[in-house]
Amino acid sequence: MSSEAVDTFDTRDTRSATAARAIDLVKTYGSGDTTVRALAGVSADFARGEFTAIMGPSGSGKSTLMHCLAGLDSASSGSVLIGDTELTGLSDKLMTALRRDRIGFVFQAFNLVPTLTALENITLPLDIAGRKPNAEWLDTVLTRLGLKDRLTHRPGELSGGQQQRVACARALAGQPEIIFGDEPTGNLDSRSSGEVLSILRAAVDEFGQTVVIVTHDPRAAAYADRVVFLADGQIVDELRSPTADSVLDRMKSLEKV
Ligand SMILES: Nc1ncnc2c1ncn2[C@@H]1O[C@H](COP(=O)(O)OP(=O)(O)OP(=O)(O)O)[C@@H](O)[C@H]1O
Repeated sequence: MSSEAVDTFDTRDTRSATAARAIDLVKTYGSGDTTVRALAGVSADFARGEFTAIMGPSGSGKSTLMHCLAGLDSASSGSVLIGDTELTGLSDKLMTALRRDRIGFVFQAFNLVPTLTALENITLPLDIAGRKPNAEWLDTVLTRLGLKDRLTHRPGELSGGQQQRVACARALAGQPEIIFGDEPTGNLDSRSSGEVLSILRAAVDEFGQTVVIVTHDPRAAAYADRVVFLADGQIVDELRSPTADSVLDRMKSLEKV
């Protein structure tokens, strides 16, 4: 393989109906008496063009699962596939290219570059990849997220909610196959939350992208097609076509177990 081939990732694979798949994922932290089993054998499929919310009590392994799925952390055993690409064993360069070209991230710590403007932050991943954003889609994202009059501001000049929306726009701009959000509305008021969730919904409905988010909020989960419930590092339940009430009921019944 030529060195050029090693750092490109043009196998954007849309054949598989599954956008992401976890197979018997185990993740332990520490060793001996202090071992924590964050994931205790999680297997789950995330269908292409579907919006999934992951819920569960604090410490149940939600963020760990999300980080393993997104290639930001490696599992102790088991495997993760993005499309048909198995992440285990990918070289660092290929993993970087896969994250850059095929995955979007919206995490609570926004990871914006402080010296760049909002717009520069939003287009940074595309600029690095040498790609141009779809102008119409970018305009839609910026308008729906209410960012058009904030584009020349630097992150330090934006509120927490505005920074979160910039991070969301950055994840959406390149229309990646799959978008992972770890509490993407965690710091937002209800109006901004609604804007972020609606645009994630639109990414699925209008562009066939796949969205997976972690949330504690039943109202946020109600935007999803499916809710997966984790407890003690295992998937314990699943709900299709959720409403805020049905999610709340299911959470209450899980707490009683
Ligand atoms: N780097 C780490 N080192 C040691 N233990 C960790 C580490 N990261 C997570 N854990 C432990 O793994 C378990 C699962 O953590 P995780 O953050 O995935 O849970 P979570 O469901 O996302 O929780 P929350 O809702 O509170 O964010 C917890 O017991 C946590 O303390």
